[in-house]
Amino acid sequence: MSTETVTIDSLGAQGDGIFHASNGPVYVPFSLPGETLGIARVKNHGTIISYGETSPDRVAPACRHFGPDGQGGSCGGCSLQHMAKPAYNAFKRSLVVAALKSKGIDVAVGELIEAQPGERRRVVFAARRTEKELLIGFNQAESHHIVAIEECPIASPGILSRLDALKRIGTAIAANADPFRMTVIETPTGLDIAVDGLKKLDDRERRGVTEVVLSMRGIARVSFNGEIVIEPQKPQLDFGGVPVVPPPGTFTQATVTAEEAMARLTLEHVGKVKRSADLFAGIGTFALRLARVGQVHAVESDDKAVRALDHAARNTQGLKPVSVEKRDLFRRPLMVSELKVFDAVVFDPPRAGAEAQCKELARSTVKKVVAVSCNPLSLARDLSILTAGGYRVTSVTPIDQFLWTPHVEVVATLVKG
Ligand SMILES: C[S@@+](CC[C@H](N)C(=O)[O-])C[C@H]1O[C@@H](n2cnc3c(N)ncnc32)[C@H](O)[C@@H]1O
Repeated sequence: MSTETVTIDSLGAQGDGIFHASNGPVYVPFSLPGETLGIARVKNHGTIISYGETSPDRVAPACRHFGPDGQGGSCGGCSLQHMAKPAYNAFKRSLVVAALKSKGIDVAVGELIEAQPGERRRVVFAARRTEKELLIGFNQAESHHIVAIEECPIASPGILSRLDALKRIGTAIAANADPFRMTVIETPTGLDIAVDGLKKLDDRERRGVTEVVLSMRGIARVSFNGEIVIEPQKPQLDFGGVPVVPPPGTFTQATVTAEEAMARLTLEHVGKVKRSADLFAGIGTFALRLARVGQVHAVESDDKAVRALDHAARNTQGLKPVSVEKRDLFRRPLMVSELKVFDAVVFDPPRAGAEAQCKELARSTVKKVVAVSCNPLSLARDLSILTAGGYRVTSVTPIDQFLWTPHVEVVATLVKG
């Protein structure tokens, strides 16, 4: 390890400051362009040890656990709390601009739809039982060390106010000191808590969790490795007035604000159509909203999600017909011949994107396409496939769902003809 004084040149895609040393870039977390800092360097990683000249864009972090000098350890959950909002928004938008540019896609990128503190209704906590207590928090960056949190400005008050309840449930579940995850979704009927990462749940622990949950209010369900342990209330989400019971541990958008922004942009672009397809549909975030307008075919690889979507559609009045299909769209994308019945297609794949599906879409006659993405790089590749097939990108909107992280969601709309 060596110590030195450096001036930060730029920001990397993960939000770390970069200075260019003679032997290549050095990444300095929690630093900003133009800052002169004392760092301790190991290879290409620098840790701030003193602040010289700081940036006018530097602000005090919102949370005591943040930064290289966070009290009680440096929580790896957030990496950008030290950046003033205008610079932070510009940075996130720039990730989308750069990704599109890298694929030669020259379109205007809209302003970032902002995230606010306290909005996260889904939080994935790291947890581990110690002799004294249950640690619950987030892993330190690039480490298995859990920084136990006492506050968390990103989480919804409904989750944060139940930290003690989460600790009691985690304590009842963990028979040993192995680390595990607690994915917590705040739903209108109570918290939905999905535990995974531990091998098994013995009868004793099962009884313990049941007892603990029955002694408290506000917990809808606890599941373990995808199986329900106790469910005093069915957790329930609402997609534009359609109630859906999410299967244990299922994907949901992490904030209502981002979900509603994505849904609004999607519905506005699709407009009044007879038949649309929602690909990588999950539990129906978009499909069930689209079904207020026209018939929808929803395709998704996760069996439990498909069944939850189907159940919600069948039990809601006033929707146009919804058909569902369990299908692996990476291996078996909807083919051109299958796509010809749709006026619009929405796709919202995992980080890898939807390359195979886009190759089919590119050859199709579908008029309107909405691409929803959590990865600007795979989105740029997918859009380049679609534009090569004759589609025109009509809007690109970056959306902040993971406040103070370098993750950014995007909704892109396209037309053909
Ligand atoms: C980013 S989520 C979006 C889900 C949904 N659109 C939403 O907004 O809640 C991606 C979805 O793609 C599904 N998925 C992952 N791989 C898939 C594949 N190969 N074929 C079909 N669906 C897949 C996941 O199960 C997940 O539900």
